Amino acid sequence: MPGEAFTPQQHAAPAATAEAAVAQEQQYVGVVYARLDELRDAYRRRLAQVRSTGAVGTHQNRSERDAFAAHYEDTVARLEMVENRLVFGRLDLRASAEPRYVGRIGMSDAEHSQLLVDWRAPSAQPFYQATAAHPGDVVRRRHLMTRGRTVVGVEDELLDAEHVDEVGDGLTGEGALFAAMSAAREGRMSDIVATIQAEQDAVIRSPLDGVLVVQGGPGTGKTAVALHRAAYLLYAHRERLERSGVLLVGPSRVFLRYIEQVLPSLGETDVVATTMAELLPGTTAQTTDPVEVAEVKGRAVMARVLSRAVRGLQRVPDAVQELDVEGVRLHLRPEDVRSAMARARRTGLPHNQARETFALAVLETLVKEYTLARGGERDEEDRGWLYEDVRTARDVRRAVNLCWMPTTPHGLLERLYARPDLLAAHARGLSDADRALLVREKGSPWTVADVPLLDELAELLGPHEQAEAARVAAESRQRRAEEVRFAAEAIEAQGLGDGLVDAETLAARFAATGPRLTTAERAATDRTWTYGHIVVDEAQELSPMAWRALLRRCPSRSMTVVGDLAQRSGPHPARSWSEVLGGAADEHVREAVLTVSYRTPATVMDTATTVMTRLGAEPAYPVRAARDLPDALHRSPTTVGALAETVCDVVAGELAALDGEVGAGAGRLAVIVPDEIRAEVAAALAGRDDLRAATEHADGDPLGARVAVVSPVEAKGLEYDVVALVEPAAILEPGTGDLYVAMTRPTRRLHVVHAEELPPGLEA
Ligand SMILES: Nc1ncnc2c1ncn2[C@@H]1O[C@H](COP(=O)(O)OP(=O)(O)OP(=O)(O)O)[C@@H](O)[C@H]1O
Repeated sequence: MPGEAFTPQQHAAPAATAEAAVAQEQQYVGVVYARLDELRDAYRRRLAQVRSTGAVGTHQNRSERDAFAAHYEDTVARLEMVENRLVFGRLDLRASAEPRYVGRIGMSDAEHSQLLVDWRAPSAQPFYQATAAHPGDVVRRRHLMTRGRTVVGVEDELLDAEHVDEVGDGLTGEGALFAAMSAAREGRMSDIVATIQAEQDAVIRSPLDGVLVVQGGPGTGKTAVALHRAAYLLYAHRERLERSGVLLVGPSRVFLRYIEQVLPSLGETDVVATTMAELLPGTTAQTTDPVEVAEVKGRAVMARVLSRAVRGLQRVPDAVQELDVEGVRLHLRPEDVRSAMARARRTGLPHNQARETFALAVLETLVKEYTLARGGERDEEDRGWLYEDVRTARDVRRAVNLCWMPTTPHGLLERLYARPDLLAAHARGLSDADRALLVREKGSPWTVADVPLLDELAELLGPHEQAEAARVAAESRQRRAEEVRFAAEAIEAQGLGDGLVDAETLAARFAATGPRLTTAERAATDRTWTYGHIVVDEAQELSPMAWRALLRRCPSRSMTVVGDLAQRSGPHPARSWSEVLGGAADEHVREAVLTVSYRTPATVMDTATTVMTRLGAEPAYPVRAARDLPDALHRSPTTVGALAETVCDVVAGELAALDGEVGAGAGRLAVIVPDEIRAEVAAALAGRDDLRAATEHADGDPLGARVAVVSPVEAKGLEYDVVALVEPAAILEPGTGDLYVAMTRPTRRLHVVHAEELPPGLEA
């Protein structure tokens, strides 16, 4: 049975009244769906019409056609995606005879009367926020439960005692919430739009500006809230964010797959989702470093190391250099190099770009000497030849390169790792032992912890082929200006000046030739793209260097950062966000805390908290579980020799139990296992005839199979109906965070299988 109530004044209603209410709501819901169908048809027709004009006409005509086609395609797609639970709430208001219906999107009928309020609109807020103590204008809040287009139930909360007798429905505000919490997991996260709780709503609607850090224990809805906040911000600040884009950073590709349906179900598809491993376009980190190596690479001091290494590419020779130009001996003096260097640095440009200024200044000096040696210049043409002689001379090119070496981020970082002497020269902030951890051969694959370092270097170095980049940029600026002009004319001509689309947005469509590119797609391929908002999930896994890479992408500092310090992997539990993200994290930060776990039964949640406390890692934000379930925690002791077999038996038993609880073949189970025995456990599961079907692909696809075999790190952010936790003492070895994560993944049951002694607090 559910635990504490969230909302006041729940009323049981006679069945007949409830039936009447369902019938009444069915009628309204039918009208809303009919309108949805009408809108879909209308937009499909418009799309067909635009497409039927064919690929004829001027470039401008074609661009306009493509832009309208794109706009209609988006709208059709959006309307398709909101089918499920389109209408889920109703507010009865003191000041109005008409109820207000709340749903996934806003909708009006053909006469422009509002049928449905978008859940993100200010007028929908009371649906999430009103309480009996602070009812505002709300008399009654009704949750509508639907299956497909059919209303299967309603539940009411009365926020005004006067209306008690009028309301015949006896459903509780918790009903929809607990139904969502108890539903069998399907391997993908769903939205929570119908049951967002007040403390979550306050975070979702928090203002756009500044860095909002949202913390809370496992299962408090941090991920759900972060995603709904992204959808809310896109709604409330569409003009600003649609153009600049929203970036969502998650801990892994699997995690991004796990959450990928949430934003589309809220009608938002234009968010760039990435991981730190893929943040830098063109580089994919294929592996991770050992924890102690990643820790050194992530330290803030690495920024200084890299900046010194770049500075080290700018070298003043000790003595005068003699250079041969067409048989003439020229002299490059240290003081000339120094002054050219000062000039180049004054530009403030990145290294590769400032090199042009440096080279020009050196050439100026050398050309003067060369001209004198060649008896002076007679005319402009002469001067040109003399200059070209010097510029193209092999000695001169070599000398300029030696003094100001152009390079790529990858080339420089590879050199630093492969040459301990070079690293030692620049890494004064690191100890000998730290530096030894960084050494590795050239050609080694890039790791996740390398990505922020490469990104930092890309910033310090700038593009290598500077001239080419400048040309492309100038061309694209010019093209863009033309496109915006076309778009403005198109809007005028098509009478679209009703705020549906503006010239910049339309021009963004024009900009895409070939396959059309959305803001998100363009942003994802451009390292220097700056986003209007960044959402970071599982942020406790970031490092100060990773944080710098993210800040660089968001100069407006509009960010939502969600995480739980107690769930951090590795041997160094963090006590504050500035420890994880570096001192810069203190800037513009405001914090919010979520306190209720909607995932894990109280018995399991409380045990996890006890274990952490007994291990000296008491979570800073204790969590109250929303409900408990009977028999939520089991222990199966065994021997080392029989461990894998016991795991198989436990899995078989739990699957049979799940069949009974949520339906044959439904629900998900994870075997969370330490790396050392993973292969053995996976092989044992695969070898059991009775488990074969359920465990196919178990080891490799944590979302696809009914049974998944995962490490605690892989399980981060995910959830399962049942978790078989194998050998917790071994999971504890790298640090407490992974055990805390592993214990808090189940929505129904935690079944511990162990041969070793259990960690304190987990014993029976
Ligand atoms: N208001 C809500 N209504 C229904 N379900 C909810 C609500 N809030 C959270 N949940 C559910 O609770 C579960 C946990 O949510 P979520 O993954 O967002 O938590 P989290 O804080 O990110 O957890 P963790 O830190 O362990 O990764 C999800 O299944 C989510 O759908």
